[in-house]
Amino acid sequence: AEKVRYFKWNVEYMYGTPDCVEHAVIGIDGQFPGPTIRAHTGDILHIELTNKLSTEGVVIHWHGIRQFGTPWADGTASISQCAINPGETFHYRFKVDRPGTYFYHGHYGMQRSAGLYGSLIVDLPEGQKEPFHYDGEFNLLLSDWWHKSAHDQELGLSSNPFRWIGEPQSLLINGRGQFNCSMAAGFGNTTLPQCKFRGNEKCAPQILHVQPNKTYRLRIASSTALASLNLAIGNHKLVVVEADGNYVQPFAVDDIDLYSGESYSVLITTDQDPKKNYWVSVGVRGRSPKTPQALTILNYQTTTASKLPTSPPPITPRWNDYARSKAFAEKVLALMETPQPPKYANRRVILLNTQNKVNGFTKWAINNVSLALPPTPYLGSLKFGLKNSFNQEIPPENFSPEYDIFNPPVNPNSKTGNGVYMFELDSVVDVILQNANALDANVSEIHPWHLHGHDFWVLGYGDGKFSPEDEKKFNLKNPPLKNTAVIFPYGWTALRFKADNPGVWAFHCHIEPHLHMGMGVIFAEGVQYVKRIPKDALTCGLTGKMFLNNKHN
Ligand SMILES: O=C1O[C@H]([C@@H](O)CO)C(O)=C1O
Repeated sequence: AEKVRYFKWNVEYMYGTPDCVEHAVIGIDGQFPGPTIRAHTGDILHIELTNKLSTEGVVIHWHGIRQFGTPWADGTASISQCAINPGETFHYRFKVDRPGTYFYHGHYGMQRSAGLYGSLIVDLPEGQKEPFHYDGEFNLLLSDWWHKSAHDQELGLSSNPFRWIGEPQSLLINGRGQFNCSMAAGFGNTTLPQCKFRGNEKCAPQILHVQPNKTYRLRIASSTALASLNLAIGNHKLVVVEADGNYVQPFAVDDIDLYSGESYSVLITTDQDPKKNYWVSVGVRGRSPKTPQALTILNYQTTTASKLPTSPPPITPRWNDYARSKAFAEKVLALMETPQPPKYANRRVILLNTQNKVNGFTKWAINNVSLALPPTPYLGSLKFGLKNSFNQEIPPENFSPEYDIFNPPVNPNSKTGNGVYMFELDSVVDVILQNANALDANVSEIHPWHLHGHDFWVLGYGDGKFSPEDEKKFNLKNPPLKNTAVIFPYGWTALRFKADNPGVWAFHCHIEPHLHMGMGVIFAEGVQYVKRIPKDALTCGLTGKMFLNNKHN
């Protein structure tokens, strides 16, 4: 039977000490990170969300949940709904139709960076078993943390001259990090003093207590604003079994890469010396790291939890060893029963990612258009045919074949825009994400792209400029189904998805400052079939005015 799980949440600023330094954080009902939601496949989640931030709007996106039939509950400001005003309440009501490791986070301004996130775990329907065995599980939500407020970060990004947010001060595991001290001070690679926790401090690491000779499932998700991460556990192999809510062909590794917006489940077997403890380490990859590793301890309960491991924490692989990153990404393949992609696509969209200038402001652009979100949510604009609420010009499907992806743009000037890529309902779409050089010479960055409302098959990764010949190398046999996939520096990534979910969906770089700088596009399909959009989702902009006029008619 369909079960409704009901939550009544207040979103508010509060003082916290995420990395032992006091700072304002966005919490939910006094908790940071927000409460973990745990549900069964097929349940309805009903979150009655009240905005207690006194001077700013809020929305929450349920990352990885496809929102079939409820596109207004996707939680994207200006896209699926109006931001919820201070004091107002919005009801998110949607079905979780697939088991997996997910999370939720703010999707307005830089509120993810301010700490608005939490875990969302969906279990199999009652009585069903996973295709792998485990005796216990842990849930690790990873994030990055700045001592500069999200508002200050946003101001810097929107200023001329541009001020970049810089690298995070700390990495957090379940909202806990240590800025002033190190868990591994005795091991040489830090000048910080040893952390001395009694255990009840809000920034003390959450110790993972295990029994010897058991198997544990670690559910790991990254809601970082910026950092690409690598997680390792000393002396223990990680067997990857799930990615972004889909089962994968199990494979064993010493460490996993995790880009913002991704989630993985890994199995570990506690088959090491039970008289010792082991490090769990999380470090930065993909950008020159200036942030210490996040650390916690895997504690065999046959020994005391306060005993430090005997060897140093695992070393995070070199940040720019992209060959290694690609090798990991290419190991992620679908488990046998996963649906295969359609053999052909009806349409191919090629999206060039460039860093640009718009009137002197630093931006990111897709095919030379930097996304500027309109005040009226697209879902309402398209449903009610409000043609003045955004730019009706169809955004470009491609870029000039002469564009040199290996060098800074010859003409860095770009424009803002907010047009929509419209897909025929149920058509098959290929997206080729093409990376390029940024504004500075010899710089091309990692960008993890996240699609709302769908999973996509990752058909392949390639170096350099995509050519139609590369299509022959697409993996149509066992490509993984994911909702987030990375483009490597100077490379391309090919994705395929079925536009089978009526609604309007964001597709964007999951690095929050990059989205803020325009690195995203809007996809829409079958909006005429969307029925009964709650008015509360659209009481702003031109839809708000429309409701007012209708009332007086
Ligand atoms: O968007 C970005 O801006 C900076 C840099 O390119 C300019 O300061 C950076 O590292 C980004 O990822």
